[in-house]
Amino acid sequence: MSKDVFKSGFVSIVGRPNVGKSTLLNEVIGQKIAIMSDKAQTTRNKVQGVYTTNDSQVVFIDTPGIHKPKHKLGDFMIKMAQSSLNEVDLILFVINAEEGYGAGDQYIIDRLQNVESPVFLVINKIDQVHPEQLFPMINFYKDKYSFAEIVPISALQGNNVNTLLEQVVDYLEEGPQYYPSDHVTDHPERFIVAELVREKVLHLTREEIPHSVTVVTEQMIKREGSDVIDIHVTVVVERSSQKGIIIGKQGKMLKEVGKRARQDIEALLGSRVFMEIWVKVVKDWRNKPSSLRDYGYREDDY
Ligand SMILES: Nc1nc2c(ncn2[C@@H]2O[C@H](COP(=O)(O)OP(=O)(O)OP(=O)(O)O)[C@@H](O)[C@H]2O)c(=O)[nH]1
Repeated sequence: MSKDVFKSGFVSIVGRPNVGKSTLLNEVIGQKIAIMSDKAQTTRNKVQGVYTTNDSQVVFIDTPGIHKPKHKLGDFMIKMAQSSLNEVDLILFVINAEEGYGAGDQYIIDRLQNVESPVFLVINKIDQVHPEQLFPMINFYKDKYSFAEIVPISALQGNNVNTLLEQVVDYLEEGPQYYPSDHVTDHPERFIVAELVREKVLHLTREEIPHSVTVVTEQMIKREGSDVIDIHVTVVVERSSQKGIIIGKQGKMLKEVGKRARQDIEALLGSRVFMEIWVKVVKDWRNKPSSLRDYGYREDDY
């Protein structure tokens, strides 16, 4: 394959508690998101981590609903979990090589039955078992579901994790780099900041603009030695004519958006804010449901 093809996609890691999902994610993304491991699964399709190389970007997103809930799951939630699974490009179903097949695994396999995206079975903690134990396990799982790939790894020791990543990228299609290379995860404030900017754009524009706009907070960094927070936001539109409208004559419209958003954001964060807003044209961003959601389009949230 030619090296100039950039591949990207959205991947969900599912599995019973304690199988090593967070360890795997941390191993893939690096130390920077270690604090994410104790976060509650409250947000739908939250970005857990972004893995970027020169020719690919894998966005790991959280898919609540697939993890067996403690309360009774209503039809609606099941449907939602199902649809969010269909919106990712690939699913990693992680199991613990040390543990036998359980009700939790069955629950997840049931949820995967109508999923069209490829599903990898990731057998984790292979450092704890004899290689010979793997073959019967693989055969057992092969009968349970038609996995696209079965990859044994040790997330803790990093064994075979690179191979897993290579295989993931193999399955992804050509696509854009959704996030800047230094973006490894989301903080809730990032979403709110983006929403505030989007709100101002909606207030100040008309007609076809509102539905064609999405906003991404690229960077939020506290300036060293001062109380200023530097924020870099990108407003994404579908066509260059829309870009022109949002920038306005001599940048007037964008200035106004920035001014109004900054006031709200300063109140939200309790800090002074220095904000840079860029406008970018991404053709067809609305056609990919997963990118849609990650760009902050919330109409279908539940
Ligand atoms: N020996 C061994 N232990 C591992 C491996 N991967 C994870 N662990 C350990 O398994 C435990 C659970 O790992 P987590 O990454 O927190 O598991 P999780 O699936 O994210 O758990 P939940 O957040 O509860 O869903 C931790 O003590 C890890 O150190 C591995 O490859 N080998």
